[in-house]
Amino acid sequence: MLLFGSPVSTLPVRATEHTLIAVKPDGVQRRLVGQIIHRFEQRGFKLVGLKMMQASEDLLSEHYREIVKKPFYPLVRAYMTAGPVIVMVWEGSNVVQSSRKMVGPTNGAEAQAGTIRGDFSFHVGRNVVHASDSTEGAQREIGLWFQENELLNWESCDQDWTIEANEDKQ
Ligand SMILES: Nc1ncnc2c1ncn2[C@@H]1O[C@@H]2COP(=O)(O)O[C@H]2[C@H]1O
Repeated sequence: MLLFGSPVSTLPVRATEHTLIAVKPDGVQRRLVGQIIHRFEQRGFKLVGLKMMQASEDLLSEHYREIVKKPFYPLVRAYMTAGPVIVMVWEGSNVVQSSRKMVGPTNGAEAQAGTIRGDFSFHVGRNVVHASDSTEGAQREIGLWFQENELLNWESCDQDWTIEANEDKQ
């Protein structure tokens, strides 16, 4: 059955944007990994990279280069090295901004119910998840956490049902 009447005859043009999402050590310890992945999957974004790792202090000081001199940074470093993290790269149209909205503001106490932080956290120092804040930031962070050969370019069978083929013509 063809839901939209006629088949797509040309190769669809798809916007490819990527973002880095990390489940922080508290999210791993609290067994929230599955629920967090589920939210990005059900939104329709495509997972192109995923691994569990123990973050090193060097990697973190690069990742957090904007806050490395802040007085609270030693707490961030201790938190982020206290256990394994899950790092992921998600692909999709506008995925950076959409993910930030799904994650919610830094401080879970200010996050709306329905966001990841609003549902799973209430303290700024245990905010469960990281999401890149810009497309440039995402590129930089993906380069820090992943090797090129750890990211897979694959065709998902639901692509025609999550993104309109000719979105560039609108
Ligand atoms: N007072 C604070 N202000 C901002 N960030 C903080 C503070 N204390 C801890 N953090 C952490 O620093 C992190 C910076 O990146 P995130 O936005 O992912 O999440 C932030 C918090 O986990």
